[in-house]
Amino acid sequence: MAVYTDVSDEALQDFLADFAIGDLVSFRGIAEGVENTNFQLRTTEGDFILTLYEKRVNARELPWFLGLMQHLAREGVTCPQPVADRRGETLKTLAGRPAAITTFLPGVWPRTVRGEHCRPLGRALAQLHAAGRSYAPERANALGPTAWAPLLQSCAGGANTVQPGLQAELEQALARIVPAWPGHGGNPTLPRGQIHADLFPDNVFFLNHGVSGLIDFYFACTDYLAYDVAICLNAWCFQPDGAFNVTFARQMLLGYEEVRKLDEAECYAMPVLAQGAAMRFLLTRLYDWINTPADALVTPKNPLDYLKRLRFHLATQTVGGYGL
Ligand SMILES: Nc1ncnc2c1ncn2[C@@H]1O[C@H](COP(=O)(O)OP(=O)(O)O)[C@@H](O)[C@H]1O
Ligand SMILES: N[C@@H](CCOP(=O)(O)O)C(=O)O
Repeated sequence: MAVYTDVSDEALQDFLADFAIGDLVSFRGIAEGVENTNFQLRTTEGDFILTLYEKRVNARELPWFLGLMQHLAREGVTCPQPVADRRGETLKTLAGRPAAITTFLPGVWPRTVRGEHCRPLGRALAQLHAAGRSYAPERANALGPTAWAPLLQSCAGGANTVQPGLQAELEQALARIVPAWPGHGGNPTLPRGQIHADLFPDNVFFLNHGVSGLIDFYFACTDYLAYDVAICLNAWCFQPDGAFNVTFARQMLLGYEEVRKLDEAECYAMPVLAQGAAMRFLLTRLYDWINTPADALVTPKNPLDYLKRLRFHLATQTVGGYGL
């Protein structure tokens, strides 16, 4: 459950008085997600999401995220839209945290990923990339390759308690991944644009066998488009027993290529991008696993799921290993 910040009835009533969205009917904390505090808000006008932004979101960057969501919606990507208060402001403060109300999206995210989800997912990812092309402001990826060594260092006291030898294994993997990263040293760079950077199953809603909307843009940034594909290979294409499902991967890549072809350099780089993506999620999960207080109202995600994925990608030589 991710409710880091409590909101009193009184504070909520004061906050909602600024908005013209009807009278409050119900209000409940959402037991999913690990990053921000989310509440589902029902008023006489309909359903909304109230988000209080927590540790990994820099308040100064919120206008970039909200602006991206507005831009993507104008370009035809269904995603939550910030709701403005009576003065036209979308970014506010509640219970001492930056906060915003956004529209509620219908649909459900797949608790169990099936092959039939993967092609529409790939298409939706490429559509997002196409729609983001005309959003000019850039945001550097705060969790890109230069962040990984310091993040691992910050876990140094705890990594080996999660699994003996983990610290050294990750240091060795980093020493291989970072020098091979596109754009590093003399390595060729790749097409860049606005990426979601966290398009996990719980951030993709489906209705009637198609993608009905995308949520949770608070890791979005300007980075290699193919890195977003690599994140999805990690998040969607491994089975609960840890095995890679090449059919899921192929479907996802084929769906992506229906909208945007991966070029030769992107295909060549896919294994290292997938290694980096596994490393990035392993490290934030490891950090949270070590640093989340036992009484926190959040269920940290298991970092070791991503160790298995990292090992798989380190053993993968070409994009053919992903079914393309
Ligand atoms: N706009 C939305 N419409 C409907 N449900 C949403 C919306 N935003 C969030 N949710 C619900 O809240 C959950 C957590 O949201 P998420 O943005 O993933 O949290 P976090 O910021 O912690 O990653 C989602 O899995 C979904 O069930
Ligand atoms: N997707 C990340 C964690 C952040 O995602 P959330 O949307 O579940 O809050 C992971 O799986 O490590």
